[in-house]
Amino acid sequence: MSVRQTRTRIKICGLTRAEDAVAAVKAGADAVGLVFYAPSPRAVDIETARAVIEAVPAFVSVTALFVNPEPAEVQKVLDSVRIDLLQFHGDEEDDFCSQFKHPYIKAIRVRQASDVVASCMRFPGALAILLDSYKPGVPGGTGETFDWSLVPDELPKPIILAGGLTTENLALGISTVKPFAVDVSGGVEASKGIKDHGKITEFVNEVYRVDQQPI
Ligand SMILES: O=C(O)c1ccccc1NCC(=O)[C@H](O)[C@H](O)COP(=O)(O)O
Repeated sequence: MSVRQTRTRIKICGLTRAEDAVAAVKAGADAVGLVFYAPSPRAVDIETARAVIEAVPAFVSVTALFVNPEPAEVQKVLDSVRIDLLQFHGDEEDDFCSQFKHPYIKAIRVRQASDVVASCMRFPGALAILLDSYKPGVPGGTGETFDWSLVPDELPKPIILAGGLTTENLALGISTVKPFAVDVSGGVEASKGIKDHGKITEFVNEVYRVDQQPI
């Protein structure tokens, strides 16, 4: 019997409270995400981010998420708090994302298979490509899945699967896409920006369970 060779990494996104970061770390999350996009109900300012990040120890990555930001906005966050990874979730191009000389992830909202392959080529500087659901007028955090069959098997960049993941659909998502990592926000919440600690633990444990299944 063969099982997955690498553990599926886990990012819990849209944190607004230090206690939710403590719960995510305790459950075993590999990364936490902070949303610096003001229209989001999960948006944080720098002082809130600072309080959340103080609860995140070494070896757990802090991701700062932006949507078509002004460069100065990104630089101010980088200069103010510990950010391990930038995540660009808008229409940014590789040169924009790379200008900060900081590791970054590029999010793509998937409508067709060619979106995925093209994105891996368009963002040579990206550490990974985050595949999210497309919903007109909603840049992210939709709570909806996309058609996972659109994701080709072999891609030149590590893939982070996002968009409507829950403990209930996780096994199918991982077995279909075989991502390097999974990303969840709404699926582990009590309300927008307020995480449900039990749901976080159940989500992480389900990833562990799926990873142990024969492939
Ligand atoms: O989470 C948001 O509110 C958000 C708003 C605008 C751009 C991106 C946003 N989130 C980005 C993420 O990485 C989410 O975790 C991802 O979209 C999945 O969200 P969900 O479908 O709720 O699990």
